[in-house]
Amino acid sequence: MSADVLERLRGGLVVSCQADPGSPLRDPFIIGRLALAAVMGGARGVRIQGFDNVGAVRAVTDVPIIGLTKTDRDDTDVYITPTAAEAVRLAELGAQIVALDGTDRPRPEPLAAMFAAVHGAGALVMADISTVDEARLALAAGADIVGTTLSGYTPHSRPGPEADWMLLDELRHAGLPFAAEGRLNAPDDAARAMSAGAAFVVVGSAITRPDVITGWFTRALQDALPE
Ligand SMILES: CC(=O)N[C@H](C=O)[C@@H](O)[C@H](O)[C@H](O)COP(=O)(O)O
Repeated sequence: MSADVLERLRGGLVVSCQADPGSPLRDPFIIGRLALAAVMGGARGVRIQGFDNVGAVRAVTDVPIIGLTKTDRDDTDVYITPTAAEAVRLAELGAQIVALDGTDRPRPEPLAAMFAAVHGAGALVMADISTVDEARLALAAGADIVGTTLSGYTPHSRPGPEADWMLLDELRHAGLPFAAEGRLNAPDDAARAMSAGAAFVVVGSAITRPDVITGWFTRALQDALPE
Protein backbone atom coordinates (compact mmCIF):
# COMPACT_ATOMS: atom_id res chain seq x y z
CA MET A 1 0.00 0.00 0.00
CA SER A 2 1.42 3.34 -0.98
CA ALA A 3 0.54 6.71 0.40
CA ASP A 4 -1.59 7.19 -2.76
CA VAL A 5 -4.72 6.54 -0.78
CA LEU A 6 -3.98 9.57 1.41
CA GLU A 7 -3.54 11.62 -1.77
CA ARG A 8 -7.00 10.46 -2.93
CA LEU A 9 -8.49 11.78 0.29
CA ARG A 10 -6.47 15.01 0.46
CA GLY A 11 -8.64 18.12 0.44
CA GLY A 12 -11.83 16.06 0.53
CA LEU A 13 -14.59 14.79 2.77
CA VAL A 14 -14.71 11.35 4.38
CA VAL A 15 -18.11 10.33 5.70
CA SER A 16 -18.26 8.12 8.75
CA CYS A 17 -21.14 5.67 8.28
CA GLN A 18 -21.72 4.05 11.64
CA ALA A 19 -24.81 2.85 13.47
CA ASP A 20 -24.53 2.52 17.22
CA PRO A 21 -25.97 -0.35 19.29
CA GLY A 22 -29.74 0.09 19.39
CA SER A 23 -29.91 2.05 16.14
CA PRO A 24 -32.41 0.71 13.60
CA LEU A 25 -29.72 1.39 10.96
CA ARG A 26 -27.35 -1.19 12.48
CA ASP A 27 -27.28 -3.55 9.53
CA PRO A 28 -24.46 -4.07 6.99
CA PHE A 29 -26.83 -3.61 4.04
CA ILE A 30 -27.93 -0.24 5.38
CA ILE A 31 -24.36 0.84 6.13
CA GLY A 32 -23.52 -0.02 2.51
CA ARG A 33 -26.41 2.18 1.34
CA LEU A 34 -25.30 5.04 3.58
CA ALA A 35 -21.82 4.74 2.10
CA LEU A 36 -23.15 4.81 -1.46
CA ALA A 37 -25.25 7.88 -0.66
CA ALA A 38 -22.18 9.59 0.78
CA VAL A 39 -20.18 8.79 -2.36
CA MET A 40 -23.06 10.12 -4.47
CA GLY A 41 -22.77 13.38 -2.54
CA GLY A 42 -19.06 13.65 -3.27
CA ALA A 43 -17.38 11.90 -0.35
CA ARG A 44 -13.87 10.80 -1.30
CA GLY A 45 -13.86 8.05 1.31
CA VAL A 46 -15.84 6.44 4.11
CA ARG A 47 -15.09 5.50 7.69
CA ILE A 48 -16.67 2.17 8.61
CA GLN A 49 -16.89 0.30 11.92
CA GLY A 50 -16.97 -3.49 12.19
CA PHE A 51 -15.91 -6.42 10.04
CA ASP A 52 -19.31 -7.14 8.47
CA ASN A 53 -19.81 -3.49 7.59
CA VAL A 54 -16.35 -3.12 6.04
CA GLY A 55 -17.02 -6.21 3.93
CA ALA A 56 -20.45 -4.94 2.88
CA VAL A 57 -19.11 -1.51 1.90
CA ARG A 58 -16.12 -2.94 0.05
CA ALA A 59 -18.56 -5.03 -2.00
CA VAL A 60 -20.39 -1.96 -3.30
CA THR A 61 -17.76 0.76 -3.77
CA ASP A 62 -14.03 1.12 -4.35
CA VAL A 63 -13.57 4.43 -2.53
CA PRO A 64 -10.97 4.30 0.25
CA ILE A 65 -12.29 2.78 3.47
CA ILE A 66 -11.00 3.80 6.87
CA GLY A 67 -11.88 0.72 8.91
CA LEU A 68 -12.13 0.36 12.67
CA THR A 69 -13.66 -1.79 15.33
CA LYS A 70 -15.27 -0.59 18.54
CA THR A 71 -14.64 -3.14 21.24
CA ASP A 72 -15.65 -2.72 24.87
CA ARG A 73 -13.14 -4.45 27.10
CA ASP A 74 -12.93 -4.72 30.87
CA ASP A 75 -9.14 -4.26 30.96
CA THR A 76 -8.82 -0.93 29.10
CA ASP A 77 -10.62 2.27 28.14
CA VAL A 78 -9.19 1.91 24.62
CA TYR A 79 -12.07 0.85 22.38
CA ILE A 80 -11.19 1.85 18.81
CA THR A 81 -9.43 -1.17 17.26
CA PRO A 82 -7.63 -2.23 20.45
CA THR A 83 -5.73 -5.23 19.03
CA ALA A 84 -3.50 -6.01 16.07
CA ALA A 85 -5.63 -9.03 15.17
CA GLU A 86 -8.66 -6.77 14.67
CA ALA A 87 -6.60 -4.25 12.71
CA VAL A 88 -5.22 -6.91 10.36
CA ARG A 89 -8.70 -8.37 9.80
CA LEU A 90 -10.00 -4.94 8.78
CA ALA A 91 -7.18 -4.62 6.25
CA GLU A 92 -7.88 -8.12 4.90
CA LEU A 93 -11.54 -7.17 4.41
CA GLY A 94 -10.57 -4.18 2.27
CA ALA A 95 -9.87 -1.23 4.54
CA GLN A 96 -6.95 0.66 2.98
CA ILE A 97 -6.56 2.65 6.19
CA VAL A 98 -7.04 1.22 9.66
CA ALA A 99 -8.07 3.64 12.41
CA LEU A 100 -6.97 2.76 15.90
CA ASP A 101 -6.73 4.42 19.27
CA GLY A 102 -3.49 6.39 19.39
CA THR A 103 -3.96 7.94 22.82
CA ASP A 104 -1.44 7.45 25.60
CA ARG A 105 -3.86 5.50 27.78
CA PRO A 106 -2.92 2.00 28.96
CA ARG A 107 -3.59 -0.37 26.05
CA PRO A 108 -3.62 -4.13 25.55
CA GLU A 109 -0.88 -4.05 22.89
CA PRO A 110 1.93 -1.55 22.19
CA LEU A 111 1.27 1.03 19.48
CA ALA A 112 4.42 0.37 17.47
CA ALA A 113 3.63 -3.35 17.21
CA MET A 114 0.10 -2.57 16.08
CA PHE A 115 1.34 -0.14 13.44
CA ALA A 116 3.79 -2.74 12.15
CA ALA A 117 0.98 -5.31 11.91
CA VAL A 118 -1.22 -2.92 9.91
CA HIS A 119 1.63 -2.04 7.56
CA GLY A 120 2.44 -5.72 7.21
CA ALA A 121 -1.16 -6.28 6.07
CA GLY A 122 -0.73 -3.63 3.38
CA ALA A 123 -2.78 -0.84 4.96
CA LEU A 124 -2.03 2.58 6.37
CA VAL A 125 -2.53 3.69 9.97
CA MET A 126 -4.76 6.53 11.12
CA ALA A 127 -4.06 7.07 14.82
CA ASP A 128 -7.03 8.58 16.63
CA ILE A 129 -5.62 10.99 19.21
CA SER A 130 -6.89 13.53 21.72
CA THR A 131 -3.89 15.86 22.22
CA VAL A 132 -0.96 17.20 20.23
CA ASP A 133 1.50 15.24 22.41
CA GLU A 134 -0.29 12.01 21.53
CA ALA A 135 -0.08 12.99 17.86
CA ARG A 136 3.68 13.47 18.13
CA LEU A 137 4.13 10.09 19.82
CA ALA A 138 1.91 8.24 17.35
CA LEU A 139 3.63 9.72 14.30
CA ALA A 140 7.06 8.99 15.80
CA ALA A 141 5.92 5.38 16.30
CA GLY A 142 5.00 5.08 12.63
CA ALA A 143 1.42 6.29 12.15
CA ASP A 144 0.75 7.60 8.64
CA ILE A 145 -1.69 10.27 9.80
CA VAL A 146 -3.45 11.22 13.01
CA GLY A 147 -7.12 12.05 13.47
CA THR A 148 -8.52 14.42 16.10
CA THR A 149 -11.29 11.87 16.71
CA LEU A 150 -10.76 11.34 20.43
CA SER A 151 -10.47 14.93 21.61
CA GLY A 152 -13.16 15.32 24.25
CA TYR A 153 -13.36 11.57 24.80
CA THR A 154 -10.31 11.14 27.07
CA PRO A 155 -10.11 12.56 30.60
CA HIS A 156 -7.05 14.67 29.67
CA SER A 157 -8.42 16.34 26.49
CA ARG A 158 -10.66 19.38 26.02
CA PRO A 159 -14.33 18.59 26.35
CA GLY A 160 -16.85 20.70 24.55
CA PRO A 161 -19.86 20.83 22.34
CA GLU A 162 -17.74 22.15 19.45
CA ALA A 163 -14.82 20.75 17.50
CA ASP A 164 -11.47 21.18 19.26
CA TRP A 165 -10.31 24.12 17.15
CA MET A 166 -7.31 24.70 19.42
CA LEU A 167 -6.04 21.17 18.78
CA LEU A 168 -6.24 21.76 15.03
CA ASP A 169 -4.14 24.92 15.45
CA GLU A 170 -1.63 23.09 17.61
CA LEU A 171 -1.26 20.28 15.07
CA ARG A 172 -0.80 22.74 12.23
CA HIS A 173 1.80 24.78 14.11
CA ALA A 174 3.66 21.58 14.97
CA GLY A 175 3.69 20.66 11.26
CA LEU A 176 2.01 17.30 11.90
CA PRO A 177 -0.17 15.60 9.25
CA PHE A 178 -3.74 15.33 10.54
CA ALA A 179 -7.32 14.64 9.60
CA ALA A 180 -9.97 16.68 11.37
CA GLU A 181 -12.72 14.56 12.94
CA GLY A 182 -15.24 15.03 15.71
CA ARG A 183 -18.19 17.38 16.16
CA LEU A 184 -17.84 18.98 12.72
CA ASN A 185 -21.59 19.36 12.53
CA ALA A 186 -22.07 21.80 9.65
CA PRO A 187 -20.52 22.50 6.24
CA ASP A 188 -18.91 25.68 7.64
CA ASP A 189 -17.17 23.59 10.32
CA ALA A 190 -15.77 21.25 7.68
CA ALA A 191 -14.52 24.20 5.62
CA ARG A 192 -12.97 25.81 8.70
CA ALA A 193 -11.18 22.56 9.55
CA MET A 194 -9.75 22.35 6.05
CA SER A 195 -8.59 25.98 6.27
CA ALA A 196 -6.99 25.08 9.61
CA GLY A 197 -4.68 22.67 7.80
CA ALA A 198 -6.44 19.31 7.83
CA ALA A 199 -5.38 16.87 5.12
CA PHE A 200 -9.02 15.75 4.95
CA VAL A 201 -12.16 16.10 7.03
CA VAL A 202 -14.26 13.30 8.55
CA VAL A 203 -17.93 13.91 9.36
CA GLY A 204 -20.19 11.33 10.95
CA SER A 205 -23.22 12.24 13.05
CA ALA A 206 -24.31 15.29 11.06
CA ILE A 207 -24.65 13.13 7.93
CA THR A 208 -25.37 9.56 8.98
CA ARG A 209 -27.01 9.59 12.44
CA PRO A 210 -30.60 10.73 11.77
CA ASP A 211 -31.57 9.92 15.36
CA VAL A 212 -28.92 12.35 16.63
CA ILE A 213 -29.80 15.03 14.06
CA THR A 214 -33.50 14.69 14.87
CA GLY A 215 -32.63 15.28 18.51
CA TRP A 216 -30.89 18.55 17.58
CA PHE A 217 -34.12 19.72 15.95
CA THR A 218 -36.53 18.49 18.61
CA ARG A 219 -34.49 20.11 21.39
CA ALA A 220 -34.35 23.37 19.45
CA LEU A 221 -38.14 23.31 19.11
CA GLN A 222 -38.60 22.58 22.80
CA ASP A 223 -36.27 25.46 23.69
CA ALA A 224 -38.28 27.74 21.41
CA LEU A 225 -41.59 26.97 23.14
CA PRO A 226 -42.98 29.86 25.14
CA GLU A 227 -42.74 29.35 28.95
C1 LIG B 1 -15.40 9.25 19.72
C2 LIG B 1 -15.79 8.14 18.78
O1 LIG B 1 -15.94 7.01 19.18
N1 LIG B 1 -15.93 8.47 17.47
C3 LIG B 1 -16.34 7.51 16.49
C4 LIG B 1 -15.19 7.13 15.67
O2 LIG B 1 -15.20 6.46 14.70
C5 LIG B 1 -17.60 7.87 15.75
O3 LIG B 1 -18.66 7.50 16.61
C6 LIG B 1 -17.82 9.33 15.30
O4 LIG B 1 -19.09 9.41 14.69
C7 LIG B 1 -16.77 9.84 14.33
O5 LIG B 1 -15.57 10.05 15.00
C8 LIG B 1 -17.16 11.16 13.64
O6 LIG B 1 -17.43 12.14 14.59
P1 LIG B 1 -18.82 12.95 14.55
O7 LIG B 1 -19.91 11.95 14.64
O8 LIG B 1 -18.75 13.88 15.74
O9 LIG B 1 -18.85 13.72 13.25
